[in-house]
Amino acid sequence: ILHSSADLADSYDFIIVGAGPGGSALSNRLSENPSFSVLLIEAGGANNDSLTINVPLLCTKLTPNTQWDWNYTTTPQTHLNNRVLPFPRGIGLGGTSAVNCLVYTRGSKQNIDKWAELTNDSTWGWDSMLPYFKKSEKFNFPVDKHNITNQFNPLFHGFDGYIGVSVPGASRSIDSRIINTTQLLPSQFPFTVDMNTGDQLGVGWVQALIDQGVRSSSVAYLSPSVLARPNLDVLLHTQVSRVLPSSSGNTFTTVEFSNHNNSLQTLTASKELILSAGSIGTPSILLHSGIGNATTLSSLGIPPLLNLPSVGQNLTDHIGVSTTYLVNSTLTYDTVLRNTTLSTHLLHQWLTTKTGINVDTSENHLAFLRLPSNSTVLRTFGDPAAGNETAHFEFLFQNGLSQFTPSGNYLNIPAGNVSPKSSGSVTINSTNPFSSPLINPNLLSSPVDIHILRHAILTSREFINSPAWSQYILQDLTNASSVSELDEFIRANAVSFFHPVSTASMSPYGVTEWGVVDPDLRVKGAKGLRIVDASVAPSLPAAHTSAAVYAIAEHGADIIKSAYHTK
Ligand SMILES: Cc1cc2nc3c(=O)[nH]c(=O)nc-3n(C[C@H](O)[C@H](O)[C@H](O)COP(=O)(O)OP(=O)(O)OC[C@H]3O[C@@H](n4cnc5c(N)ncnc54)[C@H](O)[C@@H]3O)c2cc1C
Repeated sequence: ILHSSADLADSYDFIIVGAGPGGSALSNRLSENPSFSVLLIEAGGANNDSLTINVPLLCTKLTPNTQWDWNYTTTPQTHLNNRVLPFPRGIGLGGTSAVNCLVYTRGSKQNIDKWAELTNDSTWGWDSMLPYFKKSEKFNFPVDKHNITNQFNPLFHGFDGYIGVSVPGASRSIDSRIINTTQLLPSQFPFTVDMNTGDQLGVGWVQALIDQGVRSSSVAYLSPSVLARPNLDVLLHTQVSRVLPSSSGNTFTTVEFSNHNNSLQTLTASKELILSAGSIGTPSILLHSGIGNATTLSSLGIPPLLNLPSVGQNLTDHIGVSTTYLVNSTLTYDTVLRNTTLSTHLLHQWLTTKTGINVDTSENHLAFLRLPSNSTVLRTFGDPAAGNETAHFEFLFQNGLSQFTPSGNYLNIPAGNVSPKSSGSVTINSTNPFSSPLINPNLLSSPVDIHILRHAILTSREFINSPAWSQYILQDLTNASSVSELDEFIRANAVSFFHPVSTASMSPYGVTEWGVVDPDLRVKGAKGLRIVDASVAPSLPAAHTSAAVYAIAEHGADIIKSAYHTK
């Protein structure tokens, strides 16, 4: 790990920008080949030994507006009462995987097959990607050592990859009510053993990015033994401003950066430059470099070098809103947050034995569900999901709120629209590469999306109206029942679910009308420049996105290795 650019080697074969899931996994896999030299550049620091990062249950304290966050906000969201929303992105080793909420979901088979369809390349489809999902994964058994026979399907998991994935290691008092609901209402809320088999629908145990009770971020790919490789350097505190063309024109292997906010320097990769700065960082770097919509760039005063109008466009993100219920129990996280002695004890338990409630993320169960097939919403608007086995919405079942409240105990059910039709953009309005981009996910801009969220809220009420919850729910705190009240509740409270993708999307070879990279992840019209991160996903899976980014990076590493006839 290098802190100063003065310690850099004279040259590297590959320079990778950004140490999130895309960049960390790729740096590891490329440096497996001792004949390749690799430099990974990261804007932030090492994030070492931070309790808030490492303790899974503290994930909600990591953003927004912290030292671990780029602290972006959206532009005013027209369809959300013009609210400006936080739009967290992680900075430092691990990128956003160091600050996310750890849920491990791959989406449906149909979601990933859609990538093959959109790229016209079967290697991006489910059958070919499943081995990459598994290759990245190190499934581990929960710390409380309970029997998990009916909680995951081992056939669909990897056990010797890097990223820790596990099922909950501590029980919660609502667990049995959730499972009971699936037994009482099996046709509406079927239990599913494993949501990561390609068949995602149902209610089941959460799988989370946790290794023996500790957060597993993409830093798992940069373990001490990997960092000890002589052919891998990681330069921290270094923000990339632009990629620069060679004098001959369309070869972009030179990176321009500032180390510790010092004056700009450049370094040229002898083979390739790879952007892994994420769905916001990557298009920002490209736009500032003159790669994007030539007309818009010219009007800003940035000389256009490569006309790729899709750069920064198609930003697709999930939107969600929570419904909260006052409950007749003290066995929720609210009680812990109100009791300093108890919280200190539980943190001490985590520190000393890696057991107790802190070993898990915010929920033990989640659900992926669809609108009924005869729904008028689907008839009116068409089906925005990737297919008939792909969820429209998801629920996370949280046993309490994650922030302190002076009284009461709660059940909180964030509901997300996971197959949104809306999309927006990331653009720039300054020639200063260090200025914040304009992030406009344009949430709810497509009318079908609010119908899905409204249906999700009503469905969550049906869930807790099951006899499994009798005597438990005291009050629904969402004071909205008519369509207009529900819509107003959504517009006033919904937020991004933090899963932006597709801002530098893949499109088929030879297609110039849309897309930024080809199915080999090479920037169209450029030489020596690839992108490996969430921005290249051609569409948004009905899933929390990091699992897909690890799989993209694993596949990308094989593509790059084979381009140099090596493994
Ligand atoms: C609050 C929150 C909760 C989430 N919850 C989940 C979840 O539960 N499960 C899940 O799977 N996903 C979740 N996600 C999403 C997930 O973390 C991302 O999809 C994933 O991390 C994207 O990986 P990436 O490599 O594309 O980008 P990132 O992880 O964002 O990594 C990009 C890296 O590039 C660096 N970088 C950017 N610009 C520059 C530059 N100019 N110079 C140098 N370095 C730069 C950044 O600092 C960062 O380290 C969540 C996200 C957020 C914000």
